[in-house]
Amino acid sequence: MQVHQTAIEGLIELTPRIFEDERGHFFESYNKPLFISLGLPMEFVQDNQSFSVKGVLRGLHMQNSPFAQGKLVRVITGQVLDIAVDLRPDSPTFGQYETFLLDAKLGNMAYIPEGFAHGFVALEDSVFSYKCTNVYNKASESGIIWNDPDLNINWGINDPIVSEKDQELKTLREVMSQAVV
Ligand SMILES: Cc1cn([C@H]2C[C@H](O)[C@@H](COP(=O)(O)OP(=O)(O)O[C@H]3O[C@@H](C)C(=O)[C@@H](O)[C@H]3O)O2)c(=O)[nH]c1=O
Repeated sequence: MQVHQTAIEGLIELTPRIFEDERGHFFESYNKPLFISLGLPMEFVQDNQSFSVKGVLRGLHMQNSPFAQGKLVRVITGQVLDIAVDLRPDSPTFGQYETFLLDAKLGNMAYIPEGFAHGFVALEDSVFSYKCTNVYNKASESGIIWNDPDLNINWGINDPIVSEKDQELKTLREVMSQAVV
């Protein structure tokens, strides 16, 4: 497994070794001892899978404490542009984001720690799969609008398909001003 630490502390890309033979291929998609050796959380309690047609954008999502989630994300078929925004209040990279081109053919994954808003856009019809360190809790759901003018994320696509719920998300500025009041 190749491990790439991004410019944002704790945000990591993992690329597995793929073994190919006449039957097809094999790779390890999760290895607990490796996570322990990297100092990453290794206890995942929920696995999720979604399918998105090309052009769908999901995000930017997070859950608030005490239901904050770390996520190990990857694509099973297709390709997505995955985005993680650092919203950890004490982080020197607060408000910065990282982009991952997740591709089923590479099997590459991103580990997104607690305290990040996360989203992706499907560049092809894609099955997205992820492990979470905490369970789903509707009341703890939070998020930031995908086209937040301050974050100014380059999604690489015009007019994505966005759910009504996600279209109603607030900007980071609005969320932060509400938190202060
Ligand atoms: C996320 C989630 C949703 N649901 C339900 C709620 C809803 O009726 C339906 C669809 O939910 P959503 O529209 O929120 O699904 P989706 O937009 O795919 O939400 C996901 O987006 C990506 C970007 C993330 O980072 C994830 O953590 C998660 O928030 O599934 C669960 O039952 N359990 C879950 O863990």
